[in-house]
Amino acid sequence: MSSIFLEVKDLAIDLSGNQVIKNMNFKIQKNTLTTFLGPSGSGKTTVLRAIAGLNQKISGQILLDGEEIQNLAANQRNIGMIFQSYALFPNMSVFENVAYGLRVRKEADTVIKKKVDAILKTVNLQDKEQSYPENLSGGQKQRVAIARAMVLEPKILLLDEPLSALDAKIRIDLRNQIREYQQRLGITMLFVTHDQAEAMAISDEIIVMDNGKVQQKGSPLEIYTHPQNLFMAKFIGNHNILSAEQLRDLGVEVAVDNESSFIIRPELFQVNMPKESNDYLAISGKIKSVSILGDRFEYRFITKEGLELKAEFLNQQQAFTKEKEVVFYVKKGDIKKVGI
Ligand SMILES: Nc1ncnc2c1ncn2[C@@H]1O[C@H](COP(=O)(O)OP(=O)(O)OP(=O)(O)O)[C@@H](O)[C@H]1O
Repeated sequence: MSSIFLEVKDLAIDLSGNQVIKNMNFKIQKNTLTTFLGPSGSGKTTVLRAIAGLNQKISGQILLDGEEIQNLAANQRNIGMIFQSYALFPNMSVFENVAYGLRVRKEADTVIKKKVDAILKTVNLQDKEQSYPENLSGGQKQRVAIARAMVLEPKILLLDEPLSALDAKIRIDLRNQIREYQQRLGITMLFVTHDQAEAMAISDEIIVMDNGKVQQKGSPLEIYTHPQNLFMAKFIGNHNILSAEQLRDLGVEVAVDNESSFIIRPELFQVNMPKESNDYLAISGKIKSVSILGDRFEYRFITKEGLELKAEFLNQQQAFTKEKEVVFYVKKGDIKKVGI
């Protein structure tokens, strides 16, 4: 059973007269991986630094494992932090880099040896313990940084864009490894990224931020399938966004108001006429462009009412060429209303 482990209440942060964080509230369960996802400048790093105790001044309350920590010094909080730049000591071996915090804590040599060996095995670097950082790849350096933080068994591990400096393939490998360590060792992690796919792939919960505020918090699937406002619909996925008036033009009876929009996920269109055709909206149009997204095709099409929409189909299904006249079907119940 999970339980609330980190709680942030009414957090507000002002940096050089700029209100960067505006009254944020959220809770995180123990032994889960939560991601802060948001555009550049939305305040992700600022919140992480506040939890770690690296901001000068904040208002609000931060509770970790039942204890108020906002007035504690950073080194009193028992929190680990990992940055994009690995911040390893260049003049120390891998073993000594990982052992560093344990030596500061004055642990016995035998304990240090045992703990460092075990954690290097976890990150699969046991054969590199005598190497120096300059002889490691980017991915290996970041695994040393992760091992160095994990060996201290912090209450929570904060990771600020830890994969940004790595190549695409290594990024994916390492994000999966981080998720595996988190689950295997039962660590509570808070992970900052601006990469949607990364957040979706590894998180138990995602907190989407914009402009210093939480826009939505939920599981990756909830965030993707039920964006709760227009910002979310634009930021997550590749939704078609329509006004009430545009939807009426397509033949759906909705009240026109200026407070709502409607979204249709491109992958929910169907090519063949469904059996229960009354439950579906048929949209006729002409293909404007075709993009291959690997496993899928994305078709942009212009409806006969003059709207441009996107539909996605797996590429083993029927392919359409530019200018082709088409009819695509979408279940009326899959057209979702979102507030502004
Ligand atoms: N020392 C500072 N003084 C004034 N404003 C600051 C300071 N540091 C950051 N900011 C502002 O605070 C806002 C949030 O910055 P923050 O670094 O937390 O965003 P972020 O979401 O982590 O962005 P990124 O993904 O680009 O790292 C930005 O608008 C930034 O310009």
